[in-house]
Amino acid sequence: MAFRLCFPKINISGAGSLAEVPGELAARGLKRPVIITDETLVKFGLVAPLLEGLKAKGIEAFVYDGVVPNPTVPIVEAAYKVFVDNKCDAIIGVGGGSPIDTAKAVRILSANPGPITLYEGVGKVAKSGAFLAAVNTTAGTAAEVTSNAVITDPVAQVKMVIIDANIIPDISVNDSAMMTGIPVATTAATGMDALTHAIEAYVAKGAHVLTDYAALEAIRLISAYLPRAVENGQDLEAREMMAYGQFIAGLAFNSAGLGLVHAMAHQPGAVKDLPHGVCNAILMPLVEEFNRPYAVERFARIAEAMGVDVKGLSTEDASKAAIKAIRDLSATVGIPSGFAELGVTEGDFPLWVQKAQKDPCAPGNPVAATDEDILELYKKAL
Ligand SMILES: NC(=O)c1ccc[n+]([C@@H]2O[C@H](COP(=O)([O-])OP(=O)(O)OC[C@H]3O[C@@H](n4cnc5c(N)ncnc54)[C@H](O)[C@@H]3O)[C@@H](O)[C@H]2O)c1
Ligand SMILES: CCCCCCO
Ligand SMILES: [Fe+2]
Ligand SMILES: [Zn+2]
Repeated sequence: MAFRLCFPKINISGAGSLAEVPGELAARGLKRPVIITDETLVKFGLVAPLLEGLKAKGIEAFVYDGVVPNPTVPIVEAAYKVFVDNKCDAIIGVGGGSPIDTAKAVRILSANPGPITLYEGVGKVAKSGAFLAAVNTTAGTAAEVTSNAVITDPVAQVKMVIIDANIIPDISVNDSAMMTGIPVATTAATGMDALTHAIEAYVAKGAHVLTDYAALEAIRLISAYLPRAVENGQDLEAREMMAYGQFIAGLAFNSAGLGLVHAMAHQPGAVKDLPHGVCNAILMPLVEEFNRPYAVERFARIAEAMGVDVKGLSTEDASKAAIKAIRDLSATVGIPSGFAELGVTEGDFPLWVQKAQKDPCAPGNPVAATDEDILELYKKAL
């Protein structure tokens, strides 16, 4: 069966990469970009250098900084209004997955009729739309390289997943110097999201030799450097390696797909507005223990990539050591151990089970889960 490996044409990374963006727009004759970001990024002074660089090239930029975590349909509409009202000709997303997904959604609307809810699901975006540069500042969702955008529909109370190669950014930027100020809890949550992407991609039904190497290397980098980045946010090497780890995890999952961790994690993200990476991290050890018997050899390799000494261990024991390594890493970086302390109750679960079964990430799981399986997993995650 044919395998599609999709990612941006140009990917710029390394400390100071942000300075490359104005030249990329000038080279294309683009004059009026909208910058889609959030107030924290502006407050941290992370957008100002971009504005100065664009101005020096005679480019007038317009800023929408109203994005919040788990962005919603109304936020997409407000950002799109800035694009239209100012006759913009390009889009620059600056931030984590939330501003970048909002920027992708605005790009969809720049060339396809609204509302954005029309594009939930796979392959519904006919035209790619305005030029999009994605400047990523967390490590991370890898939204800067993927075909996906996750937008919450507050009416249906679901995180819509839009999947289409037409929304892959034209340029991705990973400037680790922009990441030193990420708060500890966000560093931990986004790092565990990246680990989830790598592990889910490595055991997914869609796993492929063209993505396995990326998934394993991402697991190795994130396992080695996330504790350092959480310990000391100013550790530039750790920030840089985390940026690379999350990036290559994105290359893997964008083509290999994800699984039940994401399908289940999207529900508390949508309904309780919980951080995406926290939801993934709480569910990951439980779901991967559910998956482990169906991918024993792969979990043994995951254990090795996470730094477990598997010498002398049977493949079965090494695979079990992977689950323990995931749990230990989550605890080390301070992720809450369960949903109960985050305001989730058993009453939430029946609806979440139904929505998780319909989530586009679910079919990628190495083994199909029944409604009862999912309910049990949610209960264990309390
Ligand atoms: N498109 C995809 O492929 C994909 C994949 C996974 C998750 N997502 C989505 O991405 C969203 C989560 O994105 P995220 O985890 O990157 O977090 P985020 O973009 O929601 O940001 C979280 C918080 O960190 C702050 N922040 C971000 N960068 C910072 C920096 N450099 N310094 C200081 N503060 C900073 C933000 O202001 C915000 O308050 C969710 O909606 C999730 O569903 C998308
Ligand atoms: C199958 C890709 C879906 C990506 C959503 C990540 O939260
Ligand atoms: Fe996700
Ligand atoms: Zn994710």
